[in-house]
Amino acid sequence: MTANRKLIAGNWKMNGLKADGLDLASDLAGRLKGAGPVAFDMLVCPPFPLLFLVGEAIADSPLALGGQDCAPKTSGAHTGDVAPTMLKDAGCRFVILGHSERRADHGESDAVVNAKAVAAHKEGLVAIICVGETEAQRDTGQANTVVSGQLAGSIPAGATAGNTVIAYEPVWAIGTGKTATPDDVKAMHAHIRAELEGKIAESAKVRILYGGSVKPNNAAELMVVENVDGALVGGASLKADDFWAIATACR
Ligand SMILES: O=C(CO)COP(=O)(O)O
Repeated sequence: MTANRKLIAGNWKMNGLKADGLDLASDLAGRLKGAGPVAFDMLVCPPFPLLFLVGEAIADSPLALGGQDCAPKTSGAHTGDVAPTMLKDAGCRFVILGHSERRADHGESDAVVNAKAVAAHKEGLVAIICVGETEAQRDTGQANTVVSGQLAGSIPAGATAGNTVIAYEPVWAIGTGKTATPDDVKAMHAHIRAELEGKIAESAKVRILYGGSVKPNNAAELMVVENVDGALVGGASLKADDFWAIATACR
């Protein structure tokens, strides 16, 4: 099987004001432009208020822009929501959906994530659909079943290798400094790959990212694991040096 091109995605979460957000994105865009051919695609997902500014700052670089969520509708009376059309307008090509923090903080179900992915696809956005088990679920041997259920419920009809990316983010590894071992990651990514077969055409080409305490010191060992097609990075994506070190660990 030919390896998929890696995607290194930075999820800034609820971090970053105008000045530091612009500095971070411009710094990364500059490094990417100056680097020549690289073995990865790079993406930053800033908070909504920074999207237009960051989008303008990186417009002439290969650095891609994404949102951290979107509404399942195109427009209308939905106070506080942001439509996929608006993300597109700001220069986004990607949107993260169903992050465990959204599932926990906002009660997002698989059905909601599915509807959001449909809306995102309609606008031509690539949906990065997040799945992952809690520590209790892993400890009781339910990790595979939980992830299978999330995939079955969250991936919409019409998903393709071109418009959908899966991010496996074990909840217990997010922001905790605990990382899944390469063996755990290998097993879960193989499980996800098998689950995608039959659900998505050309399933081998769907990029499956790992997320959860990815840092410069563990990126190299994680990025060589079979079926790991990149990383979804939280904390370490807020420092240009760290995020760049993670990306350049890809071969
Ligand atoms: O949730 C994550 C990315 O979406 C991972 O966050 P950390 O890299 O901070 O663990």
